[in-house]
Amino acid sequence: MSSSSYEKELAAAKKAASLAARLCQTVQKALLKSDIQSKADKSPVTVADYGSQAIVSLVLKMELPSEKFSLVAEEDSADLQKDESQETLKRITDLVNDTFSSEGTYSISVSEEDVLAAIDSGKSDGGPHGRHWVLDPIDGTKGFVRGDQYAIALALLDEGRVVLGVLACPNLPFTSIANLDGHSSENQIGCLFSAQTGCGAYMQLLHEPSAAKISVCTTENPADASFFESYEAAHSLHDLSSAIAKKLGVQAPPVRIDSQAKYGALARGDGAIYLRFPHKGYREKIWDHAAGSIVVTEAGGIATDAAGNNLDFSKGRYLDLDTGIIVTNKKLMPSLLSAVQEAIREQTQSASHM
Ligand SMILES: Nc1ncnc2c1ncn2[C@@H]1O[C@H](COP(=O)(O)OS(=O)(=O)O)[C@@H](OP(=O)(O)O)[C@H]1O
Ligand SMILES: [Mg+2]
Ligand SMILES: [Mg+2]
Ligand SMILES: [Mg+2]
Repeated sequence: MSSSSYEKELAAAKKAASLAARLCQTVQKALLKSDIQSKADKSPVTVADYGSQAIVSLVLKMELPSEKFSLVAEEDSADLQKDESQETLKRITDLVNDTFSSEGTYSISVSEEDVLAAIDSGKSDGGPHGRHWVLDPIDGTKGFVRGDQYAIALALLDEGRVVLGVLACPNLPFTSIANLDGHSSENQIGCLFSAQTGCGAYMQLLHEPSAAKISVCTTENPADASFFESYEAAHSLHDLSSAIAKKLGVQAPPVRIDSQAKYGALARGDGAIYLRFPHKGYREKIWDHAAGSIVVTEAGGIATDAAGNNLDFSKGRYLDLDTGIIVTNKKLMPSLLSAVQEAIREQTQSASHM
């Protein structure tokens, strides 16, 4: 396979994610309480999650008209079809149309039915055969609602492998967030990360044209490494991460930021480790990791589960993995992996003695 075979798809993905980011930026600026709904599983969803998913789906179809279209995406329109959601659906449709007309590339106007259909074209199950787009229209919805980090995460699977990925992170400072605790006095905010298999990883200012190659931090010394983890304690066991960090000799406190912005920040070397250990029973979805993992691996890093297995995106909408996800550079991975396994063993032993 030629390494440049996804050029057209990557360009389409960057356009789609950037346009979706514009919609999200508009909504975050004027976030109204009524824009946030609870899904059946009690997780939040906003008009921007739906609008972003509709935009990405519409743009990919317009940009790649000759390709068979399959999309595995987080949201569906079931809640929007309810009577009480008429106002919300109208607001989403207006946001989608306003975004298209303000940006100017596409002179189209979509109906409420078009928006519902675009959202529901994300119902594919993915799998090991053919090509499937994988989309998280807003990853880190809780961060988005708080005014913090979030990402529009889009990837392409080909025969079960992630072959390209794009992460739009509208609130991520363009310069390193290391030692800044997530805050920056720098006025350039908003990053677009992109990667194609075999071609490296790149970053550019969101909505600007020129991209530069990025790479992970190559430190071998855990004392110099800092680590990322979920902002939300409900999403990852912070105690386990801190036990692992202590074993490794990591000195710096954890950097907690929302969403796959963690993968982007790691890919450009802001920190060296990302640890993620969901509570028992939680099943990871492919759209929470597909784009982030290729951005990191093309930047020279590795992402595995807690047993050291590569992440397998070919199993459908879920990742089927052992215990958690760990990400770092190639030199640190062996010692990280043993610290992780030792800490997990100790945790299991102490639980069985309780
Ligand atoms: N219980 C539990 N455990 C683990 N992960 C969960 C859990 N619940 C939700 N999620 C998923 O986490 C996604 C948000 O990613 P992060 O955990 O990186 O964000 S955060 O730092 O906690 O805000 C989030 O993605 P979005 O729904 O797209 O925001 C969820 O898919
Ligand atoms: Mg969600
Ligand atoms: Mg997500
Ligand atoms: Mg989401």
